[in-house]
Amino acid sequence: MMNYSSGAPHPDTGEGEPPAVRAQDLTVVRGPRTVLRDLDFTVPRGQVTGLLGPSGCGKSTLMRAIVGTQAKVTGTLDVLGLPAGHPTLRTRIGYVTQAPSVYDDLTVRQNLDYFASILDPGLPHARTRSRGGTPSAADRRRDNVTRAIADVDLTTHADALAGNLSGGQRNRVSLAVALLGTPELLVLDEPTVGLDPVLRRDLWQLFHALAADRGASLLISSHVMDEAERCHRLLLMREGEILADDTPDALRTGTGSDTVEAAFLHLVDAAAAASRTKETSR
Ligand SMILES: Nc1ncnc2c1ncn2[C@@H]1O[C@H](COP(=O)(O)OP(=O)(O)OP(=O)(O)O)[C@@H](O)[C@H]1O
Repeated sequence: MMNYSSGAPHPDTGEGEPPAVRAQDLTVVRGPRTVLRDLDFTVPRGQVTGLLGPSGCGKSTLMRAIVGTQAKVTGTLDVLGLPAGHPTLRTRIGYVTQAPSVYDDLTVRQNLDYFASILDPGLPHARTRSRGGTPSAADRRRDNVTRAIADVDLTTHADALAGNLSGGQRNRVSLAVALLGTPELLVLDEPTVGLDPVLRRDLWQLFHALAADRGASLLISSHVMDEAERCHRLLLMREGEILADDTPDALRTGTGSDTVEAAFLHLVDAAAAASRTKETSR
């Protein structure tokens, strides 16, 4: 299958800090199937990269490999310059799965407090702000929790039980947990599924603000092609392979398409034609 590129320089091909993610010959086997095959790509720092492709193409598997929770991964997969799964990456990556991982019998704030205390346990006796103005662990945690709840627009629901929230609100509690440690890389698996258009717009604004203001790198999966238009860069996947790794503009221009969706379909057809030609020439 072709791996489309406009030939425009990739933002991470220069010198300096390593990209957020770099994969070479990345292959993942699940059960009897090779789910990802020989992937080569990079995810740049400080940008929003969309991981787009139809259901079942391997997006979640790729994300699991990046955060280090996927077995049977071969090839090279470096994250923030370290091998995926390296213990020091745990606090540097925020990961939100498709299934919200929150405790239903705790309030939003209690959920966040719980995860904050795991991330930043501090010292048991350091409960008050020190005289020098350096925040104690408890102050830091409270500030981080309040900020993360505000980031996902749940301040008015901070004291509601998570079990009483809607599906979209519970997703946002999971996202708030991922934002607690101000991670350098955020890996978000379909974070906008089930959200209304206003919330979807607000979340995309938050994603861009995280990249622009905090320098975070974001890898966001979706199978909704209009979300592709909101990304700085795109990885377009199909059947376990990367069809394209480029900017939305370059994809549209390079394929003579008006939308990323049309560009994707163009690339799918081109790949199918190339594989038919290969078959008949055997
Ligand atoms: N535990 C498993 N064992 C074997 N195969 C699996 C397992 N989980 C997923 N797969 C297969 O791996 C492939 C990729 O699945 P994955 O969940 O990564 O796709 P996806 O693109 O994230 O799909 P969706 O958008 O529907 O979430 C699918 O064909 C799926 O059937």
